[in-house]
Amino acid sequence: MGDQTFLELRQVASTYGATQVLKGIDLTVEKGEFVALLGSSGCGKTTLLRLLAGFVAPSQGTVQVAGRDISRLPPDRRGMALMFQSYALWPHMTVAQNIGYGLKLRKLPSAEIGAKVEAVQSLLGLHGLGQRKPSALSGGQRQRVALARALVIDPEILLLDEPLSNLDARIRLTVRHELRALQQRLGITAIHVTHDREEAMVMADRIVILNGGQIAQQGRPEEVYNNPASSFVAAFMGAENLLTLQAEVEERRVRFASFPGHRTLTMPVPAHRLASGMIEARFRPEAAQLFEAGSDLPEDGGQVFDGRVLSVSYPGGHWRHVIRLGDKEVMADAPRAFAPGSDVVLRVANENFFAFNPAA
Ligand SMILES: Nc1ncnc2c1ncn2[C@@H]1O[C@H](COP(=O)(O)OP(=O)(O)OP(=O)(O)O)[C@@H](O)[C@H]1O
Repeated sequence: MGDQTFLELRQVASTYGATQVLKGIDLTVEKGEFVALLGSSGCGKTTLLRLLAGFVAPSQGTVQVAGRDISRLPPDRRGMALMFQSYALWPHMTVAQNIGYGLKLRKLPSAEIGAKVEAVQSLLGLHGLGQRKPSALSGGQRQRVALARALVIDPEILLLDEPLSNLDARIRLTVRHELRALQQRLGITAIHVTHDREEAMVMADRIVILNGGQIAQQGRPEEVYNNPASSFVAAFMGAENLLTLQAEVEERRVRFASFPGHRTLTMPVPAHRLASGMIEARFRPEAAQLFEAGSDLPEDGGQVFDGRVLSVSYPGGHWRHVIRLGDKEVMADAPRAFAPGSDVVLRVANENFFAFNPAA
């Protein structure tokens, strides 16, 4: 990063009364980068965004843009635009008036406001809708008006607070791509808050996962997905199947103590630190392979368990099974259905079997 750094947070903390919501956040963002802040409810995502926008002051630490400390600047002098989940369009104003509102507050001449509003309307495919009221628009169009209102002030940084969560699932998929394409075309730096993993994965250059007001991990979507740094991140990235195993960590191998039905008792040590003792092993339903009991398995290693099918359903594209392994239940996907009650063998490749010591 280094020279490219545009936005930089150093040791940023934030408190509401006695509650510390953000704890020592260090984050650098490059110009033109799209960063998604991902985390479960209450982890501090919105607080971090509001702090960047200037609505919340840090209790500690600094925020810099292009090398300048903006920690104490008011919101309207930060070159940032914030777009909310609820679009908060003025119902009594037309589309054009809504879009131009920020420029009017900045006391721009009305001819200039008109030209800028016109330009951003055509950029966002809102041409011809300028005189309508928000109530006469579809959800997707309203969302674009809110985006137009954010972009018309030429922000250097666009802050997005779950802007797509009020849209229905189909429109949301289209708008994701539109928003990403526009952000890339304009070269605008964007920070996007979401709790939707897939949305973060498809839109962002980099994902920052927050947990309890701290950064749990950050990296390109595929890095975080394939190499989660902790059990929390693995679970958050979809590896929700959890087995608790006892293991001895040797120089090159992890040696598992026996777990009912677990046939493979070793795996190579992972790249991250792992200590002997209790291990949380996580894997995704789609990382599991199912075989009929007694069938020959591929000879390429991986973790192999004997299990029994408890139920099967068809969510689309594959069959999803609930499988009993020892005293645990896990989910496993397969291209065909295995009947409830049948004995199966479940295999997970070692690289998809994420092992961690439980968080202290
Ligand atoms: N004005 C406030 N006063 C006191 N506590 C607050 C205030 N705003 C937020 N909090 C608390 O701070 C924590 C973080 O809130 P924040 O809104 O940043 O979370 P979030 O990650 O955006 O969650 P969500 O996904 O549910 O919006 C929560 O525990 C919340 O209850």
